[in-house]
Amino acid sequence: MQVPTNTFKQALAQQASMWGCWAGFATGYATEIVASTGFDWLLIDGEHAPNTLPSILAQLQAVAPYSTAPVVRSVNQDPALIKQLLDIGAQTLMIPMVESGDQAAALVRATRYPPHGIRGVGGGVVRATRWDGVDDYLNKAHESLCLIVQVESPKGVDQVEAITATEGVDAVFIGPADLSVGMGYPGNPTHPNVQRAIEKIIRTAHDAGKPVGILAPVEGDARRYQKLGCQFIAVGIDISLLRQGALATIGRYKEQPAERPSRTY
Ligand SMILES: O=C(O)C(=O)C[C@H](O)[C@@H](O)CO
Repeated sequence: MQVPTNTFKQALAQQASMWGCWAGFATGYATEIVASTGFDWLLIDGEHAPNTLPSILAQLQAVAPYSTAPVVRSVNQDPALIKQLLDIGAQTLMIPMVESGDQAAALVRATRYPPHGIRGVGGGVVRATRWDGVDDYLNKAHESLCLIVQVESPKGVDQVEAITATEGVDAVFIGPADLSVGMGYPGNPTHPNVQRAIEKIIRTAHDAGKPVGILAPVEGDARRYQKLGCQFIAVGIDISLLRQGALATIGRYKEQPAERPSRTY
């Protein structure tokens, strides 16, 4: 068998616009529901959702029959964790808080076998190789892997040229919540200074030929970022969708104090 096609990477290369959903419930059951609804991609959040390696694996297995492409976000930049995520079959990784070209290069190495990197060989023990059923996985794996680095801090914005120029970085994802907090505007990603930083990231990534994604659950923000050239935008968060739906439903029957609208996600 061949290495499974990474449809997310393929769509990026075709410059297709992709709408995504954050999956934060950390269960295969909930993430499968998201995958069944038509989003082009979904983010299995290993950074902030209560995920473990087995729960991420269960979600990858649950969404495999659907056309929604899974992206897995790691909690940190540890190459040992990256190895495990790749071994369970994650093909597209999002890595938080990348702040230098050196960090970006180290992440690329973590995804590559020697001599191009430091990834250890899982061989027949791991799902990535379909337990050794994939032909020539060791030489072909990198073709199907997609590395997304998050730029979401003032330092990352300063270093965005070096980060986006790094060979092997496939795409950049902007974290507006962390960026706005880091810049001193907590809960206000639409502050003009934050927006200027976001535009700088988009421009610089495009100059380097790298596609850009962003989280934008507010529709007006998502449409604006699309016009600015963002190619993959997470326009929903499953947890928020449930909560908003629940509030709206109970609100039709009981009077409750209105909640302050939030952009902090
Ligand atoms: O900084 C951001 O924005 C992100 O990276 C997303 C957040 O981690 C999170 O708030 C998504 O719910």
